[in-house]
Amino acid sequence: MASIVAKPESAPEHCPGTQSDQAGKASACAGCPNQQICATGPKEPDPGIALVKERLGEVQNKILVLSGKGGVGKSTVTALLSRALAARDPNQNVAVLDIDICGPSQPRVLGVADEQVHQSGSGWSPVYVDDNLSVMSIGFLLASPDDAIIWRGPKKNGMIKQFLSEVDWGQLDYLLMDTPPGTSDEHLSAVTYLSQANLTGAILVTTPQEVALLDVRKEIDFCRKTNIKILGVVENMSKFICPCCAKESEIFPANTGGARGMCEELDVPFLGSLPLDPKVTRCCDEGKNFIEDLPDSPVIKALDQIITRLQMNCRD
Ligand SMILES: Nc1ncnc2c1ncn2[C@@H]1O[C@H](COP(=O)(O)OP(=O)(O)OP(=O)(O)O)[C@@H](O)[C@H]1O
Repeated sequence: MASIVAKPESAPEHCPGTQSDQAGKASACAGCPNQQICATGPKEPDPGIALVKERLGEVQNKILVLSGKGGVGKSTVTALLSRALAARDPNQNVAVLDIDICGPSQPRVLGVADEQVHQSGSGWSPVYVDDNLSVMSIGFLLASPDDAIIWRGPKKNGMIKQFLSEVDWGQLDYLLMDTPPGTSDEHLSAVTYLSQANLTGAILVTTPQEVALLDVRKEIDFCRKTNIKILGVVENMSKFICPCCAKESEIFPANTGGARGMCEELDVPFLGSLPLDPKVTRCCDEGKNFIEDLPDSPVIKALDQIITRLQMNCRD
């Protein structure tokens, strides 16, 4: 795993990280008050990395859900996958960790927005959506859902370290981590703290139009640079299926072959496409269980194939 580390609060914009070989030596370090300390100080690994490894020891599959663009449905896909994985096998334990610090949406989508997390001797207890589905999110720690979180990188880094090292998940088959769009502080923190925890890989979510595909290419590059296995790409909202007449329309025409074409070109697994179903949007807004409420939705049917491929790629 590439060495990517957190930045101190006073770091310049392009700080290479306090434990990088370039610490204190890169051109971005010129004028930084920590330059001398970084250039000469010992490079001890963050003790949080070992804590995360220990805490996640009983989590079999640790999966990051990434997207290049915002609004492509990454949180929805994370929630759909977690519900579907949990529904597939009641003996399988699934959890969602929402590390979208500034825009947490899992508490609402999973229908537990009014719950609170509790602290016990063994750490934070996640909120249970079902017997075998739990979730942890900064959304549970806010006094009001309207509160804005305006944090710089180091504070987000600290929160992610806490989430990864202090939540008492128990034994889990799948931990899906919902991230913000792009490759920002949250991603770097997560990759750093998971560097010894045997991260299974990443699922990339995109929509078919070219602007979204351009950004997902950057996510692929991010995964390759940080040695994260790409479990596959999900193309979301690929088609609109009319709830009245079931006619299919392409609302985001895939001029260059869509996500499937991109996956073939870049030799990345394609997990499948999910159509846009307005009933799913409503279910998510209301925090309902779409698997139970919408068994005939084309989204739920497409999800089944995606999960089968995902489980196969997790095992490979
Ligand atoms: N397949 C789908 N069918 C219907 N609605 C969908 C589908 N996928 C996503 N949506 C809707 O699209 C909107 C955006 O989805 P979502 O919040 O999951 O995007 P996101 O990529 O996580 O956004 P952000 O970048 O802000 O975190 C939501 O209203 C969601 O309900």
